[in-house]
Amino acid sequence: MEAATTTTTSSQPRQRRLKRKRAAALASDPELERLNSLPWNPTFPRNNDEDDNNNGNDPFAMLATGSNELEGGFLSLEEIDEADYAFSFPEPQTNEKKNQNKKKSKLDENVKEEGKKEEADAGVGGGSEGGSDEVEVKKEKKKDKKKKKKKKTKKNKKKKEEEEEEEEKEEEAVTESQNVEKPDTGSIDIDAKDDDVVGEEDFDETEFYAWNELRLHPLLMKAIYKLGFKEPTPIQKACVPAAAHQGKDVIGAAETGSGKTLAFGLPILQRILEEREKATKMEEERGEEPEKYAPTGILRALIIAPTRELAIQVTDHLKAVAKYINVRVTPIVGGILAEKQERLLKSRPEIVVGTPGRLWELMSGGEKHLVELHSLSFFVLDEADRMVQNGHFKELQSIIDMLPMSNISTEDNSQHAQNCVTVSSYQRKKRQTLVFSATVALSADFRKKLKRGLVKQKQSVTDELNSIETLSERAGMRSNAAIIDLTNPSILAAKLEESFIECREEDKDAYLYYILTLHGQGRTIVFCTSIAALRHISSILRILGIDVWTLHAQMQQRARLKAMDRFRENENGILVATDVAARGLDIPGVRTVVHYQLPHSAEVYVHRSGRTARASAEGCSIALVSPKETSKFASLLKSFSKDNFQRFPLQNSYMPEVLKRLSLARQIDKITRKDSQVKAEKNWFDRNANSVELVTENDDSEEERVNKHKQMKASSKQLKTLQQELKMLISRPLQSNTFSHRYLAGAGVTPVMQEQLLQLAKQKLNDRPGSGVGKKGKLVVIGQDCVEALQALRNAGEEVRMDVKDFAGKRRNIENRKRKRKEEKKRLRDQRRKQKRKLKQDNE
Ligand SMILES: Nc1ncnc2c1ncn2[C@@H]1O[C@H](COP(=O)(O)OP(=O)(O)OP(=O)(O)O)[C@@H](O)[C@H]1O
Repeated sequence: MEAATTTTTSSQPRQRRLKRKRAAALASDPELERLNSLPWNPTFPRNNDEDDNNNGNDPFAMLATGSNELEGGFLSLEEIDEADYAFSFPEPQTNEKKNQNKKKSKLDENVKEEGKKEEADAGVGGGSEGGSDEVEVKKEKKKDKKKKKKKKTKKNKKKKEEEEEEEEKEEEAVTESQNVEKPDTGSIDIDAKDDDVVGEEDFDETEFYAWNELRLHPLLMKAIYKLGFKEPTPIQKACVPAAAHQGKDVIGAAETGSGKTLAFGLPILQRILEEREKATKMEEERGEEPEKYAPTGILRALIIAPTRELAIQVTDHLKAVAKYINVRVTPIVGGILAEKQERLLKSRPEIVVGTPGRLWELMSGGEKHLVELHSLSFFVLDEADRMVQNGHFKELQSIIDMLPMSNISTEDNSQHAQNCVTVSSYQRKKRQTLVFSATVALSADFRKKLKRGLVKQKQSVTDELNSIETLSERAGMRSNAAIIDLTNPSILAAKLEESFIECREEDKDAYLYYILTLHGQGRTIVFCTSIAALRHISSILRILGIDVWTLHAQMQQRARLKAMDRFRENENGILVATDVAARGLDIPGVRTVVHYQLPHSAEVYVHRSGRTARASAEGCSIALVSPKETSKFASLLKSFSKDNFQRFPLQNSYMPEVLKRLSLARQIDKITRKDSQVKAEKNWFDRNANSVELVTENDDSEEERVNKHKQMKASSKQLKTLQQELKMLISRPLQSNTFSHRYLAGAGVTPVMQEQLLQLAKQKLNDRPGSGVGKKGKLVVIGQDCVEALQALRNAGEEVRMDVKDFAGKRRNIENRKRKRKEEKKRLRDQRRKQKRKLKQDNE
C-alpha cells in the first residue's frame, strides 16, 4: 500500500507536500488500513519482462492453461444482421445508487454537523433551559438562519448534482473517466475519490475472500467491493493469473454473461498499476526517471469491440473498476462527432475502447494519441468471432498493421517504435494480445500451432482476415498463449433452460401471445430475424393491449435509445428485436428470450439466448419452431451436442380464447394497415403534385365517390365493432375453457392478469353489489399467483429426446413427397397438353 500512496517525483517540493498529505490521509483512513491488511503481495513474482515462460513458480499456471483447455463446441460462422448503433448503458451491477443515497445522507449529516458546530460555537447548544426570553429569541433567530442556510446548502448541492448529471448525460456515454480532470501524476491517486469514501464500511471483506488468490491491487479490490462482486467468475479466475501475473497472451472463451469484460479489464488495470508502483520505487531507490517505467499520456490498451453499444458498455464497466485509480478510459465509436472524440483523445486516455470503423477513421487521419502505439501493452479483441465476419475485418486489418511488431527482440522493436523517444525496455516488453468471445472456435490445428510456437509474423500471414486464427496471428499472438476455453460442449449459459414449441408458422403469434400473457413476468426479449416479422408482431401485440418496445437496425438512434431505456425501466418490459440486440447487451432481469424466428446460425442463437441467465442469474429461452424450421433446429441441436430439449408446457384449454383474440387483432390490423396505406398513398400523391405545382383533380364519378365513402364508413364501423369486441375480451383475464368465475385455476396469474382480475372484481361489485365473485362478493385468487416461463418450464416441461437423424429423415421425406407431387403435376400437365394437341390435329 505504501507504494500506492507515494508520488512520482519526490524531488519537487509540491509533490512532496502531496505525498505527505496522502500519507496523512492513509494514516487516518481506516478503510485503507483495512485494505492494507488484506493478504496482497505487492511484489508480484511476474514481470520478468523478457521472460514469458517463468511460470514455474506460479501457482496459477495450471489454472491458466492445462485443465481448462477443453474443447468447446465449434460453430459455423454465418452472417448476422447487425448494424451500427449506439446505446447508453447502465453501470454494470454497481451499488452506485445506494452509495449516492448514502453520499447524500452523509452530505446532509455533514450539513447537520456544521449546524451543530456553529450552534456550539455560538453558545446556543440545546438544553439551556434557564435562559432569558431575549436569549431565546436570539436562539430562535439563529436557528432560523441556520435552517435557511442548511436549506440553501442542500439546494445548492442538489443543483450542483443535477448540473453534474446533466453534463454527464450530455457527453452521451462518452464521458471521460471520473478522474480525467486530475493531472496525470503517473501515480495512484488515492485522493482521486476522496469525496466518495462513504458506504464502504458496510461490506465484509471476508465475503470477498475468493478474490485473494488473484492478487489484485487493493485499489482494484476496493472498486470490486463497491461493485459487490463477491467472487471472481471462472473466466476471471483463469485469465487474471495468466494475463496479469504471467504476462501471457490469452484466447478466452466462456459463456455469455460470464464476466469476460473484467477477465481482460482487470489484467490491463493491474499491469498499469504495477508499472506505476515500480516507477515510484525505482525513482525513490535509484532516482531513476519514472517515465522510464510508467509512461504517462500514452495509449496503453486498445480494446476493439464490434458494435458501438458494446464499446460503450465495456468502457462503463472498466470505468467502474478504475474508480479509485487515475486511469482514463474513452470510447471511440461511430455516431458521435469525430471532433468530439478527438477532443476526448486530447486528454490522452490510457485505455481506448473502440469500434473498428471509427478507430480506423481517426488512425488513418493521423490522430496522434492513436498512432503513437509504441507503448501499447494490450491489444484486445472482444467478441472476436464477430470481428472476422464481413464488414469489420478490412478496418481491423489496417488497425492491426499499425501495431508495432511484437515477438521480436527489444532492439528490433526499437526500430519499429516510431515517434518513440523515451521508451524503455521495461515498457517495451511484449505487447499482450487478448482475444475473447462466447463462441470462439479454434481449430485443433491452430491450438497445435500455438503449442509448437509456430506463430508467424504478420508480414508472412495471408491478407485474408477471415478467421480468429489469422486475426490472432496477425495481431502478434505469441506461441505460449493461454487458451482458456470454459465453454461447455453446448456453449450455452449454465443457468439457461431451453425449450421449444412446435407450431405452424401462422400459429406463432398465438403462442407468443400465450407466453407473454400467461408467463410475462420479468423482462422478455422476442427475437425475429426479419424487420417485417418484427413489425407484424409488435403491431398485433399492441392491438392486443401488450406494451412492447421495438429495436431494429432501421430505427433512428434516438428511438433505439428510448426503446432501450423504456425496456430497462419496466421490470416486466417486453422488447421485440432483431439480431442487433443479440450480442453483448447486458440488461439485468431479462428472464425470458423467445426466438420467434430461428436465427441464421448457432452462434447467433447462443448470443440471443445469452441476454438472459447472465452473471449467475437464471433464465429460459423458448424457440417457436415451425415445420419449415425443423432442419435448422436439428442443426442447432447438433451444434450444441444436444439430443434432448424441453417442450414448453402449454395449456391448450387457453388456446380457443387466445385464437379468438388474435383473430380480432388480425382483422383490426388488416383494416388499419389498409387505411393507413390509402392515406399514405394519397398524401404521397398530393405532396408530389404540390412539389411540381400540379392541381390534382378527382376523376372519380359521383357514384364512385359515394361508393368509396360508403366503403370507408362500413370499414370504420367494422373497425369500431371489432375494437369494442376485443376491448371487452382483453378487459378480463385470459380464460381457459374450464374457467369458472368462482374458481380460477391453471397456468397462474400474470401481473397483467392480476390487474385485470382486480378490475373484473370491481366491475362485478359495481354491477351487483354484494354478489360478486366469491362468497363475500370478492374475487379470491387461489393457487399460484405468478408463473414465469422458467417456473412453468420447471414445473411441467417435458423432456423430449430429439433424434437429429430422425429430424433429417423427416425433412427428407417431406422433400421427397414434395418433389414427387411436383413431378406428378408436371406429368399431368404434359399429358393434358399432348391430348389437346392431338385433339387439335384430329380436328384439322
Ligand atoms: N465477478 C463477478 N461477480 C458478479 N457479477 C459479475 C462479475 N464480473 C462481472 N459481473 C457482471 O456480470 C455481467 C456480465 O458481464 P459481462 O458483460 O462482462 O459478460 P460477458 O461474458 O462479456 O457477456 P457476453 O458474452 O454476453 O458479452 C455484468 O453485469 C457484470 O457487471
